[in-house]
Amino acid sequence: MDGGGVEASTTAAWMERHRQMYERATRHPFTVSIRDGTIDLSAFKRWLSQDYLFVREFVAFVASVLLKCCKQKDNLDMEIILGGIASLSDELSWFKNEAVKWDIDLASVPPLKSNLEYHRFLGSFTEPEISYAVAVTTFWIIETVYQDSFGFCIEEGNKTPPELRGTCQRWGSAEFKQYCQSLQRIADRSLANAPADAVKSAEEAFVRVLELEIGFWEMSASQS
Ligand SMILES: Cc1ncc(CN)c(N)n1
Repeated sequence: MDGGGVEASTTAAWMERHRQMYERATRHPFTVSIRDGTIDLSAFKRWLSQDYLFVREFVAFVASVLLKCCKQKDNLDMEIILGGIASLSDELSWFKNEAVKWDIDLASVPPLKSNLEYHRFLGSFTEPEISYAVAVTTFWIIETVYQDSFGFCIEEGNKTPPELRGTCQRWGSAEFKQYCQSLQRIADRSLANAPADAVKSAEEAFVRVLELEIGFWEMSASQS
């Protein structure tokens, strides 16, 4: 522990402190409608096309997290973050295959407003002033919102349509959950060694991600 006065699981404490917003991001009517089988397939297709564009920006974001990691004295987390980048390569191929299945021409999809807002947020992490602790915590919560949202769609009692199970499995699998838990441990360790102002910035980024994720689901559901 450093000057930040941070305990072992800062991230868990934030999930509790911002529970309402966390629930709004991870139990949004859009993903709940996947789980209960009432999803509007045109909204699903909108989400798929927009998320492909998001992931392309996300690659650059994760690369900026990796760069900050490599500049740490002990870059213990490098392999996990590098593994994350490698799996984003598979993810982009997965989106392209899904687009063919759903008859979507990805090349003609313009990013919608909430997506562009998220791109701007991700782009700000290339600034060298943003610390590794803030960046890796942001990375963790972005992945966790998807893990929790899609994990719920394949939990017991779901009525998720069979053609959407692959999507839910991609982020809802036990393997992806373990990866998110590794990121959470990294975030907590970094926060425990970070100064108080960085811890404060990381919490602000955590809340901002929840807002942006809610906006992304809303955009997918209604094209706003
Ligand atoms: C909007 C959003 N948030 C998170 C993820 C998970 N990488 C994603 N694919 N898209």
